[in-house]
This record gives sequence, C-alpha cells and structure tokens, in this order.
Amino acid sequence: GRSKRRAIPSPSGFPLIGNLHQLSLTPHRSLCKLSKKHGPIMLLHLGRIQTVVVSSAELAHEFMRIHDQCFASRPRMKASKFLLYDSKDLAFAPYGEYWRQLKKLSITQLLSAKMVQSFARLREREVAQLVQSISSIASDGGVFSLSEVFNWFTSGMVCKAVLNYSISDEKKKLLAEMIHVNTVYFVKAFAEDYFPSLRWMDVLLGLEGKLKRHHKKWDAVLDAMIEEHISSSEERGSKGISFLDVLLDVQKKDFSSVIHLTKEHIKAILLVMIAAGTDSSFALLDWTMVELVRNPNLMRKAQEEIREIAQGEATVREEHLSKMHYLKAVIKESLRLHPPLPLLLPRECIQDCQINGYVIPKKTRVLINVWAIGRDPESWESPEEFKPERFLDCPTDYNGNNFKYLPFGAGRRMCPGIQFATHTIELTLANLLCFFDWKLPDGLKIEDMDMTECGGLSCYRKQSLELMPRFRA
Ligand code: HEM
Repeated sequence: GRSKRRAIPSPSGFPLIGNLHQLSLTPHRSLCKLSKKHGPIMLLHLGRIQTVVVSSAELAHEFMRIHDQCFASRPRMKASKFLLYDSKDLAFAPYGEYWRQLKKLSITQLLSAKMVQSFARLREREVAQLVQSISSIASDGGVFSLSEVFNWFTSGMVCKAVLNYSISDEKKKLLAEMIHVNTVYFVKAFAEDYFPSLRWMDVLLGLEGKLKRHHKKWDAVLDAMIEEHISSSEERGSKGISFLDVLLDVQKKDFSSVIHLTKEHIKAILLVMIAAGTDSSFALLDWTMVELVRNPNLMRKAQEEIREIAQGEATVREEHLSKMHYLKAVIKESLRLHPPLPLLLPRECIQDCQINGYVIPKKTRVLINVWAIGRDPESWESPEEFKPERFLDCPTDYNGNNFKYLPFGAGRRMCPGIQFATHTIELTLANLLCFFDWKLPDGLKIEDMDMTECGGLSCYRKQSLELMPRFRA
C-alpha cells in the first residue's frame, strides 16, 4: 500500500554549522539527552552531513535487521583516508566485494571460534605472566595503575595472535599509546569532513599536519613489523602460520586469489585489527574492574565463584570458564552500562530507504546509540544500577539478536571479534579475581572515584584505575 512519508524529527540548529555544536566530548550522552526530547529517531545536520541517530531497540531492529543491507557501509572520513590508507581495512572499508572477502579471510584465519580455541594456550601463558608481574607488585605492598597494565596487556595479546610471537614491552606500550590517539582522531571534527571547501581550516589550525605526522609514525611501526616478520620467517619455519603470514601469502599470489592485496592493504588491515582488538577490550576490562571495586559485595561474590571452581589450581584455565556464570553476568552488565563503542561505528546508507514512513536518503550517516538503548527504562529495570543478577538465568546475549542489548552491534557489520574478546576478557578477569584481593590505595574512598568518561570513538574512564593488590595464596 501507499505509506505516508514523514519528516524525521530534527532539533533546530544554527544555519551552516547545523547541530555540530550540540555534540560534546561524550556524544552518546548529549545525543541521548536530545533523543529524550525529539524521539528515538532524529535527523541532525552536521555541516553538509545528514546524520540519523537511532536510540530505541525497536528502531535498531529496523535499521540493523530488516534493512541491514541498506546500512552496511561506512562513511569515508578524513581520519580513515589518512590513517587507514583510504579505508583499506576491515572496519572502515565500504560495503562490497573487497570487504566481504577480507571479512571471510579474517574470520577463517584469526577470529572464528575454532581459531580462537587454538589460541587457548597462548592466552593462558600471557595471563600467567600478567599474574606473575602483579604478584611482584603485591609483595612490595605497592599501588599501581591497573589501567596502564590493561592497556599494554591487551595490545600484547592481539599482537601475539596476529604475529604468532611476542613483541617487547616497550612496543606494546607504544602501540597502546598510538591506538589511543587514533580513537580521538576518529571523532575529532575536521572541518573538511563537514564542509569539503574548508580543508584550509584544518591546515591552518594545524590539525591536518598532526594527523599526517601521526600517520607517519604508524606507517614506520607497521613497516618495521612486516620487515621483522619477513626476516624472522625462516627461523620460525612452517610451524605456526600466523594471520600476517596469510596476508603476505595472499599478496604474493595476487593472480590466483580473490582479493588483491598491496603492502598498503596489509598495513591498513594490521593497524585496524590491532587497534580494534586492543581498544575495546581494554575499555571493557577497565570498566569491569571499576564497577567491581565500587561494589565490594559483587566483587566478593564473583571471587567466591571463581575460587571455588578453580580450587587448588595454580592458574585458572580456559576449561574452567564455562562454569563461571556469575563472572559472565558481571561482564555482560559491564557491557550494558559501558559499551566500549557507545555509538558503534558510523554506518552509511547505500540507497534511499524508507523506515516507518521516514525516507532516509542515500549517503545519510547513521549512528546507533547503544549506550542509550542499554539504559532505556522501557527495556531495563533500574537501568542506572550495576546489577549483574539481571543476566543470570536470562537468555539476553550480545550475539546481535536482542536489540535492547547491542554492545557488539548487529547485522553484517557486527563485530567479528566477539569470541576473541570474550575469551581474553573472561580468562584475564578470572585470574585477577582468583589470585588477588583488590583495594583502593590508603585514604581513598569509593566516593572519590571519578566516573567521568573521556571522548573518542571508544569510551574510557578518564581517571586511571590505581589499586593495591594483595596476593591470595
Ligand atoms: C570487548 C571487546 C569488543 C567490543 C565491545 C567490540 C565492539 C565492536 C563494535 C560495536 C563494532 C561495530 C559494529 C557495528 O558497526 O555494528 C565492532 C567492529 C569491529 N570489531 Fe570489535 N569489539 C571488541 C573486540 C574486538 C576484537 C578483540 C577484535 C579483533 C581482534 C575486533 C575486531 C573488530 C573489527 C575488525 C570490526 C569491524 C567490522 C566491520 O566493519 O565489518 N573487535 N566491534
């Protein structure tokens, strides 16, 4: 039948810059507030870019299930042009054959359940090392920044899986730092992104120069990584083929393979795999420990479960995890309140599309506010409270089928790293909670913990988490 067309509600903005000024450093919060007033679908005029913001489970279902194919592309942004070799990576590549083949390759060679299973011993070794280094801090009675440790630990873990050997601690720290800078560039408003004729402003303000210098730094690190990999391949022999080996192999066989990879492709793919694997996992580990420190009863409950299951063991191993239902509920609750990518990654509409009578024109940018959806009182009881119990005996999962809970997104562009991430995070937290008791430094109280978030594509807590571990034999 003929459905009536409606105009999408839109907060009134200033002319020219439109609604750009209404975004803050924590856009998920300002957009959530705007949606309370204008409704679960809003149209913002960000310069020349029409952006639709979705803030309800029902509409997320329309965009990412019913009409998923229409919204399976990504916008071309200045940051992806400069940092990702013009979007040659998996996360920012436009929807199409290259993206499809690269995704298939990444899943079969790195991220599938089977591959993730094959990294079990590697994960256990990395986590055991982490426990050991925290033990030596604990025996000195010291305070340390767990956030800092989480940051390089996660970059080390993903590099180990991608390269099949460990990188030095300095390199882990350097990568973690550079990844953090990336996420800021991806939300920083470059004038050119919004007004193509205003590139001179980026140049004048020095933003473009900074972006270029950051790219040069990455480029050198990636070149060195590939160089080192090739030169050490002989001594590594054929045992333990890594994801990077597979990429280099595809590069060599360009005629027979379905995708054609140049060195730039490989660098873009590496960069994003390492960054995606580091950044959100770090944020999730950090937020989860923060919530547990703020809720000592829940921390104790999680520790009791873990310690009972791993009783008498020198480390918690992968096979123990399936029984740790409370720990899993804690992680799920942490993902609900603090989704590491609160607006997912931006989507772009591939062709004109009609949803609930609203016409969404081709090229419209779409942001799904999963942060707001996870705190929607329509879907969640006392949504602001950290209550892992809500996930016990409850089928709600993060597999992209429950649209009130989407920390990994849904549909074609959903995160392909879920297995990788959840195995790493569960094993790490299980070990840290099993072997240590965690206290705030003397004189600090829970009320002193500052929950302010800091901006970027991904959302961290601004304050670093400083704790005093006590080894528990
Ligand atoms: C707690 C950890 C993680 C969270 C919360 C997370 C979340 C997300 C989200 C929300 C997206 C965007 C989905 C969308 O647009 O609908 C995404 C994309 C992606 N993630 Fe993750 N992720 C995590 C860990 C990982 C890990 C460990 C890897 C790889 C080692 C990874 C690789 C990717 C890639 C490659 C994409 C782009 C997919 C595409 O555009 O086709 N992620 N992730």
